[in-house]
Amino acid sequence: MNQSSPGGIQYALRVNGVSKSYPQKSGTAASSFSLDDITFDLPLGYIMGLIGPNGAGKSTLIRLILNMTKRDRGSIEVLGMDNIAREEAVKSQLGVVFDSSYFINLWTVAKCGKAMAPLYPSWKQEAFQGYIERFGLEPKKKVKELSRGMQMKLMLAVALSHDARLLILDEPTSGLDVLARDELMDLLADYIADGQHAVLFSTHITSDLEQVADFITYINEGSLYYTGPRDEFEDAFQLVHGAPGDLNPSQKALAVGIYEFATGFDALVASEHLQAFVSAGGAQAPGGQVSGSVQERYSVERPAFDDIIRLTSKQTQVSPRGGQQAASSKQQVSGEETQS
Ligand SMILES: Nc1ncnc2c1ncn2[C@@H]1O[C@H](COP(=O)(O)OP(=O)(O)OP(=O)(O)O)[C@@H](O)[C@H]1O
Repeated sequence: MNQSSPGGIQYALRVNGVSKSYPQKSGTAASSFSLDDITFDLPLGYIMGLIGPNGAGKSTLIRLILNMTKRDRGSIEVLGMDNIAREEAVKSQLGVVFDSSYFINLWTVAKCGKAMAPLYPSWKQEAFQGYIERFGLEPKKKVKELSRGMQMKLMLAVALSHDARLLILDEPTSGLDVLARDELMDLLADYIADGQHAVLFSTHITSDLEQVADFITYINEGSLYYTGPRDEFEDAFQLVHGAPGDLNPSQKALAVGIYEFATGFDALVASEHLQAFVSAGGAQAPGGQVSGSVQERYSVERPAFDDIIRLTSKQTQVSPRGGQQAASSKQQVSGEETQS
């Protein structure tokens, strides 16, 4: 199997120009949805966070990778294999953790292992037993008696026991407390450490990704907003807080997104536009004078992922142009960058 690019990078996952449309269902208020021309690469040895607001298309993308939904256009390769043409081989290399259990409720933990074993040629029963012990899962407990977090751990135990090379997690941490989430993050870090495994991890708990993700893919309303190294995504924007009414049209045009409230505003500004944003504010001060320094007028900080999502959403986005420029950061994970 060829999972290398000409640059010698080994890819766990390559998504190229993938599109999928759901037509509007007749007789319902739901509008149509399109996932449009999504392209990104995930090399082996890395964790990629998949983020975006509700309804952005994250689960649709995951379903397309798992061939649970048929794509309209584009290609998807898992470890160099087309995910449709080589579906069987691809599935044996994939481990999947969903936000809710896919096991039969009346099965015991031990039965889940037994039922999964024949599906995977590389199943290791000792590994499964080791994981259920490590995760505190009682072999005789039924799936329906497990908490949400325990069900997630059971799915993870199965995924790790057949040596899946690519782990796909769709909202795995939604039912977990902070200790269990930290444990999962440690486990994922161990999992990719040998350079032969990779993780695609969709979550709304973006602080988890700030801990472990090497790459971020951000989807907004079905379109790719950013894919690339996490630190470049974090560095691409600045979050400016200011007083109520202290925003002029030039600044609004420069910001990617603005949220105004009774006691002030939050503006998401591309890092390269921060100086222009501040200067535009100064030029508009009463009497033509610059009314105070940056420190006095604004507070500027590095935005959290949640701030970026909040301020690039439909409701707060004021300047798609600014957004696109901010995402000069918008790039593919290219061979040379991931090698270093
Ligand atoms: N089978 C389907 N038929 C029609 N529309 C669908 C189908 N599955 C998903 N959609 C629509 O596609 C859009 C994207 O949904 P998706 O579940 O992929 O988003 P998401 O980013 O995972 O959202 P969330 O964070 O809320 O889980 C939504 O508008 C949803 O209603």
